[in-house]
Amino acid sequence: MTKDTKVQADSPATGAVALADGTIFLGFGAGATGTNVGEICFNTSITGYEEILTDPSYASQVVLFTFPHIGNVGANADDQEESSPEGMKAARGAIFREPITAPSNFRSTSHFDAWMKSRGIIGLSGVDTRAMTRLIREKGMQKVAICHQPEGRIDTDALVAQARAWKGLDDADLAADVVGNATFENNEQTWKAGSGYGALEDAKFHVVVVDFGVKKNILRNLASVGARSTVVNGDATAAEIAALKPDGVVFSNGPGDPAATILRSGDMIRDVIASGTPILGICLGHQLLALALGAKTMKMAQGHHGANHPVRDHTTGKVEIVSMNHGFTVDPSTLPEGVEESHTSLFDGTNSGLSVAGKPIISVQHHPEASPGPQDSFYLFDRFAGLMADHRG
Ligand SMILES: NC(=O)CC[C@H](N)C(=O)O
Repeated sequence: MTKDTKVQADSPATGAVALADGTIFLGFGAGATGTNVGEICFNTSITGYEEILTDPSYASQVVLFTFPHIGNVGANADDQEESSPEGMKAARGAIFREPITAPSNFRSTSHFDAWMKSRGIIGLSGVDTRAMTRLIREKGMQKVAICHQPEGRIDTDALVAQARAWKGLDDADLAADVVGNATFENNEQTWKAGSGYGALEDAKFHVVVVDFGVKKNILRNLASVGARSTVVNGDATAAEIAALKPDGVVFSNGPGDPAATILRSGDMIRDVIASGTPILGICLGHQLLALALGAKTMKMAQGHHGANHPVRDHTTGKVEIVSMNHGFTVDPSTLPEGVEESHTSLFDGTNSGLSVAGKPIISVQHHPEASPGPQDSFYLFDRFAGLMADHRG
C-alpha cells in the first residue's frame, strides 16, 4: 500500500506507522497487536533480522528493514541476543516491504510472526520502504507511532499525536531498563557449524563485563579468546568490580543517549580507567568511555544501522566491513590530549574507535561481535586478550 493521509472507511489496512512530521504509511499489521511509540531507523542488513530485533540497544526504536524479504529463516532461541529477560524490552516495532515469508530453515523453531507476537513487537508490511528510507535520509530519525489493528478504522490523527507526544531518545538513560540486577557468568563460545556453541574449559582470563544491555555474542567472543566473563549491572561500583579481580573490564553496548547514562556511570568508569585494568568499550560502552575521558557525544541525523559499513583501523591501515547500530556518535574534535581516534567510518568520516596513549584501553563504535554481520572485527577480541596478557606480564 502507498503513502496516504486519509484512511478510507473500506481500507484493507490493518496497520500503520505515523511519523512525527505527519506522514502516514498504511499497510498490513503483523506480530503483536496494539500501538507502540519509538524512534524509527532504517537497517540495511540483508540477514540477521532476529539478532537485530533482540539487540537491547534497539530499546525504544522501530526498525525499518530495507531488505524486502523478512522471515525466511523463521526464529529460534539461539539467535536471541539479549542476555537477560529485561533485555526483551528491545525493539518496539519492525517494518518490511513484503508480507512475512514462511520459514524454511533447519534451525527454525517458530514462525517469525508468532515470535514477534510473543515478544510484543508490532510488525507492519506492505509499505513503500524505499520511500520511507528516503524520508529518514532527508529528515533524520523521527519519533513514530506504529499500530497493528486487525479490526475497525485506524485513527491516523491519534497516531500522529502519539508520535509527537512521545519524549524521544534524547537524554534518555534506557540502559537501566534492559539490564537485570543479578550477576551472571559466561563460558559459552561462538557458534560453529557442526559443533554449535563450544564451552570454554581452561579460561586464561577473567573479564568483568559491565552490562548496559550486553549482546550475547560479545560474551561468546570473549570466551572464544579464552576469557570467561562475570556480567555485572551498570550500577556496579569500581570497588565491586575490583573485588572480582578481573584481568580486564568490558563496557557493553546498550540503548539510549550516552550523555544521560554517563550521569550515573561516570564515576565508576573514571575509577576503572584510573585502576589501570585493560578496558574494551563497545558501542554505548565506547561512547561512555569517551565521555568519561572528557570528550563529547552528539546525536546523528540518520545514524548507522547495517552490516556493510567500511571502517579503517588506523593501527594496521586495514579496512574492515563491520556491523553498526548507533544513533549517537563521539565528536572527534573533542577528544582530549592523549586520546586518539583508532578507527574511522569510511562512509561519513565519523569516529569509530579510540585508544588512550600509554594505557591498555581500546574501544570501538561498531560491533566486533557481529550478530548479525561480517566477522572482520573479531580480531579486536584478540587485541584485547593481548592487552590483558601484557598487563599481567
Ligand atoms: N549499539 C549501541 O550500543 C548503541 C549506542 C547508543 N544507544 C546509540 O544509539 O548510539
